[in-house]
Amino acid sequence: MGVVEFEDVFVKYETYTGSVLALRGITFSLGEGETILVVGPSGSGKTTLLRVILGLVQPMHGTVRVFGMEPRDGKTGLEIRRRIGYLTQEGKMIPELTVWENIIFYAKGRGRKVDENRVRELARELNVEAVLNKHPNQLSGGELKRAELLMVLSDEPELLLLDEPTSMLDAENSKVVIDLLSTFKGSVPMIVTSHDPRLVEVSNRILEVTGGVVRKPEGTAPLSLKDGRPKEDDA
Ligand SMILES: Nc1ncnc2c1ncn2[C@@H]1O[C@H](COP(=O)(O)OP(=O)(O)OP(=O)(O)O)[C@@H](O)[C@H]1O
Repeated sequence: MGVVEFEDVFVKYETYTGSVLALRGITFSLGEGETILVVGPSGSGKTTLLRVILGLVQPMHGTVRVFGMEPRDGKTGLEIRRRIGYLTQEGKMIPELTVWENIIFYAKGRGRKVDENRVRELARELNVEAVLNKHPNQLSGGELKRAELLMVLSDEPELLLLDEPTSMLDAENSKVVIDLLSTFKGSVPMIVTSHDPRLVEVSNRILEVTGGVVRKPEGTAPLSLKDGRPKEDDA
């Protein structure tokens, strides 16, 4: 059994101007200790795929299992979210709290504990030790991104969903993040969405999503990217 299993998943959003079919028959599974890099153009359904795993969006068709459970009802969704570290594109720190207070509050809300020494070690590795006592609005975009990642990693989640973890970061800090994520590779399963080809380093497989569809069948996804796109000879 995979940590995450999708079988023919369709997602439709209803809007005032009509409906959008964001996922159209997605099938894949994420095994223990595996990292999948999800690539694809803007609007292709990458974030939606993460939100389905979290139970924040319900499929109109198909089956989803996360840790063997279906994230359908509220209680199961909560249990699943408690076990997942989710890095959002927009961030979720509370402005009135410092970074450190956010980390404690976040873990408490999930009924999980924080090992202070471990958090300080991660903060050092992410180069954000100096901002722990600052408020989110006192940080640069890159510092905030790394602080958000620190919060998500701080209570030792069983699955990581990272939406664009290197966006807003310069080359040096992208490397800091990629090096840190490499240390989790193999021990914590991850799904990472990105346009950044350097994230291939932390992934075992690539899922290319285009218009809500996986471009290549599961198992044959290319393992390398060139200019953010799969290499031609792999495609
Ligand atoms: N809450 C929503 N209501 C209506 N439509 C939505 C909603 N969220 C996403 N969509 C639409 O669903 C499609 C997939 O969006 P999604 O955010 O999953 O794409 P993405 O691949 O993550 O994009 P990006 O790379 O820009 O973050 C897009 O057409 C988007 O406009």
